[in-house]
Amino acid sequence: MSNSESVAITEQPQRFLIAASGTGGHLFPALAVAEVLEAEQFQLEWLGVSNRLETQLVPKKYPLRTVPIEGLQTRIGPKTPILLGKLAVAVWQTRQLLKRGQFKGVLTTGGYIAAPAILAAWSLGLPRVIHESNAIPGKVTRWLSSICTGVGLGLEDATTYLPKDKTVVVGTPVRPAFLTPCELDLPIPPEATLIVVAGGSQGAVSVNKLVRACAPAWLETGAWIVHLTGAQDPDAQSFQHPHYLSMPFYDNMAGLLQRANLAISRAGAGTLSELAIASTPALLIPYPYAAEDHQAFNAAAFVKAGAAEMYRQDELTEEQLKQTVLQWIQEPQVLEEMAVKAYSLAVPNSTERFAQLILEQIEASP
Ligand SMILES: CC(=O)N[C@H]1[C@@H](OP(=O)(O)OP(=O)(O)OC[C@H]2O[C@@H](n3ccc(=O)[nH]c3=O)[C@H](O)[C@@H]2O)O[C@H](CO)[C@@H](O)[C@@H]1O
Repeated sequence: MSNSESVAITEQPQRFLIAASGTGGHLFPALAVAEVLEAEQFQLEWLGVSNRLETQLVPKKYPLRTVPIEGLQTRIGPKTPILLGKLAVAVWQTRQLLKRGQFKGVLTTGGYIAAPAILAAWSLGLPRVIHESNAIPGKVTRWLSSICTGVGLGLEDATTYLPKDKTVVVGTPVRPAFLTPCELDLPIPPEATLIVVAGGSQGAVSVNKLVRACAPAWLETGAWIVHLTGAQDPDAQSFQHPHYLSMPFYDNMAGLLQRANLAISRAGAGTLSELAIASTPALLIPYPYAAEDHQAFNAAAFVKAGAAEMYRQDELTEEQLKQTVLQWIQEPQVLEEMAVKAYSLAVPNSTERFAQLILEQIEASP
């Protein structure tokens, strides 16, 4: 073999497919790991669905391929044949993509996009790694973990539901900005108590309504509020105050949570891992319709550590929310103690640990 031939072979790009779709909770951990894989010289492509959040977050960084897949129902019903047909098409398309691109493997963060990704990689004998960030794994994770070559978990609790020989608890990767001190580009005075309200990547209309009702009493104390309302709240602009900043979505979550004295939040796994690393105490209101109530189980770890209080949405009254927060504003040392406990749950090297798991699977592959 001539020198030029051997150079051509070693310079073949190592391709890798990331299948993550739908919500910030699925996309941001995958984007964090993508940066490490890129630094390892992998050429990345993304598998998603059209009209979901990935179409806004991914194409500026990686080529996005989409497949026509939607939620898989557990109960057999009239829609089942259509859903299975769509799954079959998505598996076939993903398989063609993987074969043509000579990919080294697949990573997914769960949800329904995980099904075609795992099944296609399995059918081709490629390494396939899943990350599950919730305390109770989603349906697809539970169904397909046994045919994955590696399973990374955000929380220890999830091990109960998954094949023990494959699971490794790595924590949930966060965006790199969370790992260094970040400036906040909002005009909040340094001495003011800052309350951040976050309802996950899509916002939480019910929480928004409660918060707006309590906001005047909190603002009266001199506190500031940054309220991330999501894009679906028709009343998002109904409350105005110079110290109340309302936005549908904000990118600099690292700066915001590092500065916040308290977060009022849903209990999505992504946000919880960020609250931990940013050392932010929280009042958690789990999304009541989350599959198998998984947000309440996510929140339980925070409550157990003393980093948060959890309230059920249907039981939490406006008065109770108002008074709980007012009491914390008046006793900042309680929030400071909770902040320390929040950091005790942080896994700062989660991205590296999960990337390592993926690289090991690739190396072990024939
Ligand atoms: C309604 C629902 O079922 N949500 C699920 C969804 O996450 P969902 O995206 O709803 O919630 P997560 O808390 O996991 O993630 C939200 C992400 O969006 C970011 N963000 C949010 C608002 C904003 O203005 N800017 C911003 O960057 C947060 O910092 C975080 O990184 O997947 C998670 C991971 O499987 C689950 O735990 C959640 O239960």
